[in-house]
Amino acid sequence: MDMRPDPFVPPAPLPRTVPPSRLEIIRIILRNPLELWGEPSYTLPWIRTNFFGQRTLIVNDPGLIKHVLVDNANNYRMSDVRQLVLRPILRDGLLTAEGPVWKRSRKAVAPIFTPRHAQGFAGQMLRQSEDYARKYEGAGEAGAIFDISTDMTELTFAILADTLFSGEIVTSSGHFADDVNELLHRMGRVDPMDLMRAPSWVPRVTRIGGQKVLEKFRAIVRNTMDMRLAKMKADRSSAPEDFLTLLLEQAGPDGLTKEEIEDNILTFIGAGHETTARALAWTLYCVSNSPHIREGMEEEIDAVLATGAKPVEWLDMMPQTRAAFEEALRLYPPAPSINRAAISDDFWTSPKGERVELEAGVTVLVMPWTLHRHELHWDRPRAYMPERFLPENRASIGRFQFLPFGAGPRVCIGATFALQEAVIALAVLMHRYRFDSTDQTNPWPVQKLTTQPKNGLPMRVTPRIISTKA
Ligand code: HEM
Repeated sequence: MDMRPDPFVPPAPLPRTVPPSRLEIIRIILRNPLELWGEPSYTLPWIRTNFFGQRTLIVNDPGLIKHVLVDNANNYRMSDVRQLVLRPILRDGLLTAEGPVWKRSRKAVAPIFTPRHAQGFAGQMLRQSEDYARKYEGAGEAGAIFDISTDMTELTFAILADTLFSGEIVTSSGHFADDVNELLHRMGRVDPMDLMRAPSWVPRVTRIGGQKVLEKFRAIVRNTMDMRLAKMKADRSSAPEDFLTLLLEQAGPDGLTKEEIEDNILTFIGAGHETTARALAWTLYCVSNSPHIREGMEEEIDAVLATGAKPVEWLDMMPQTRAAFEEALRLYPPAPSINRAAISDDFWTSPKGERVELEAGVTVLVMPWTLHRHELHWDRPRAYMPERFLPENRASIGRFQFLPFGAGPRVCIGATFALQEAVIALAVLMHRYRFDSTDQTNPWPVQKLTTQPKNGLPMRVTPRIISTKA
């Protein structure tokens, strides 16, 4: 008999049983697109639909996903809605660049994200996590309530700012984190005009004022780049070995232009901290409701830390901690949809011989949100069960049914960085503290730029008494 306690089933919208009207669809998209999807999206391999006059294919079949994202990736470009929102901010950064510019940039940026460099950042990840954890010391023995959602964003931002600029930022306000927040929340929204596919010169009321914030922000980045370039010119060895130095070294005809370096810095800021922060916060929340999992992680973390292993080794040495994070990535993928549009007519044939047409212009929605909760792929899809991701079970998860970082040529370039960062942050935090849900902890997943908890994540943080068995 299985004696394990029932797994925790964290909050999420139930699949819709009745399709919403057009007006309701607009309302839902503005409020929370995660609430849009009906039962077929969680049970069928693909669905053909029409979305505001736009032919759309919702794809949850791993073979068809592989076809679109990998095997015939050249025939698919980024979908319009995402580009309308993000391109004005990130321009030719890696996330929003297309065609030959993307190809050249990806080649230039790839060396910065090799495992060697990501591992080189482990020290900063540890230092920033330890510094941040001090915040909870002040709460005393009885602990106190903190909004873990905001805290994780602050922590991952501190890590990013350290690995990106080593703290050498030129900002007149002295509050770079506030500048970033303002930019992301003012600019990074889908406006009804985007859904109607209005041309880009039609003003978006939800983003008015954003342009000014963006200009201010870009000026900070430019000044920071100039300061570093001057330092590198005076004495290369005096410049820190961070993303900024590594990016500036990619300047040149086969590499990046100065504008593209600026665009990529904005891209790393936009793509590189809130995503990880969300998943960290959801992990702490799910774990706090799964006592046996938390105990297993605490034992694992304490044991590894007791060996004195370097932080760069922790990811491999902490399979339970990694699994807890990956299971949170499954249930609350920070990037809940990866959308493409077909450039020319294409088709795919399933192993059973069904032919799926992918005609030029069709929007293809690959949605980690529905894919990761799909009845065809997962046992108890809505339950938080990190054991799925333990090394001994991992082989049963297909490559194209779990896509928190996407797949194919445009797979997330920061995936290794994010996983290492997450395990180091969780280890530091959970070694010292316990994070508990309270009566006030009622998160509801909402899709904004990332999958974030509406109502925040107020949790009680108390110091742990660590038993020293050794
Ligand atoms: C848990 C954390 C993260 C998640 C869930 C995530 C998710 C994703 C996804 C799904 C994509 C593919 C989008 C598509 O194909 O349309 C992507 C691309 C990208 N990510 Fe991440 N990401 C994370 C962390 C990071 C970090 C830490 C960085 C940088 C420091 C980063 C930088 C990028 C960039 C530059 C791209 C564009 C790659 C390209 O198109 O060539 N991400 N990310």
